[in-house]
Amino acid sequence: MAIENSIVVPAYHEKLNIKPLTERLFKALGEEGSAKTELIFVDDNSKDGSVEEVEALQKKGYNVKIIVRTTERGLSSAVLKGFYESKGEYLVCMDADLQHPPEYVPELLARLRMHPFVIGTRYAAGVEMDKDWPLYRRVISSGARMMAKPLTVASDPMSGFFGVQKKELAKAAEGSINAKGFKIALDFLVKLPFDDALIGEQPFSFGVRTEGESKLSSKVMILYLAQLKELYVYKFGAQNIISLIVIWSLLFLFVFYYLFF
Ligand SMILES: Nc1nc2c(ncn2[C@@H]2O[C@H](COP(=O)(O)OP(=O)(O)O[C@H]3O[C@H](CO)[C@@H](O)[C@H](O)[C@@H]3O)[C@@H](O)[C@H]2O)c(=O)[nH]1
Repeated sequence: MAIENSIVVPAYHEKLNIKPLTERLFKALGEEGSAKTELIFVDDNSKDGSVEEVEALQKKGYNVKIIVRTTERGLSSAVLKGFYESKGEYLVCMDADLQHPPEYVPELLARLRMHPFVIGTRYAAGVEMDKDWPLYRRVISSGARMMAKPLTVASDPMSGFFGVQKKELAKAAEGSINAKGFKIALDFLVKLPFDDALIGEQPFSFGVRTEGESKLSSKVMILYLAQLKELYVYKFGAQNIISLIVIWSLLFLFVFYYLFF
């Protein structure tokens, strides 16, 4: 059966999550879904045995592969690499750490057949919001989300769980997608030429990371601010003084919260 769906997972030092993610994903997809789905890990040369872990899963018959990059690092560029090397028309990005529970993937894929872009959202009725996150992490997340609000109608533009149709990706101008930092979905939301009204949303409850560590760092936060500035200028124009005032006021609030709470 031809591959229709490609699930791309940026992974850095995620050996312990690879097996449970693969098993849970293909179980959730069922026999028919699994036959038309490939799973691609994009790893930045982790020295923790991730490659061997994927090879063991291949031997068990799972359609899973691992792309190892040796000269580049970064979540967003890893996702782009996986998308460009994928076979499917329906592309999904999710974290390795099971915070994006694989059981939501079949529903997201179904929505992706009706929408050019589907964002996994934690801001929907009945969804439990990041209940295990420490306060500082929630503050950073809310501040970052607030700053992106004027850019998109999506309720959770910070989400790393999303799907996009490959034909939409092909419409992006060469080199226009920011491959730095963590927030590639936000770039797609602002720069891919589909109507906001066509964006689909997939509610999901954030899972808990039990293995490995988050790679969020102050460098990632700075890259996010640089990305926001670029997107504001892209969307509203460099002369739009109001957008610059908004972004710098929000930046001030963000730094203030981060430092004092
Ligand atoms: N290849 C590669 N993968 C990376 C890199 N940095 C992080 N990753 C992978 O990207 C995924 C997300 O990284 P985490 O470090 O687990 O992210 P987080 O801090 O928990 O952030 C989460 O919350 C955000 C929402 O606020 C999400 O945007 C983000 O995707 C993630 O879910 C994980 O699978 C991780 O291994 C990198 O440099 N290279």
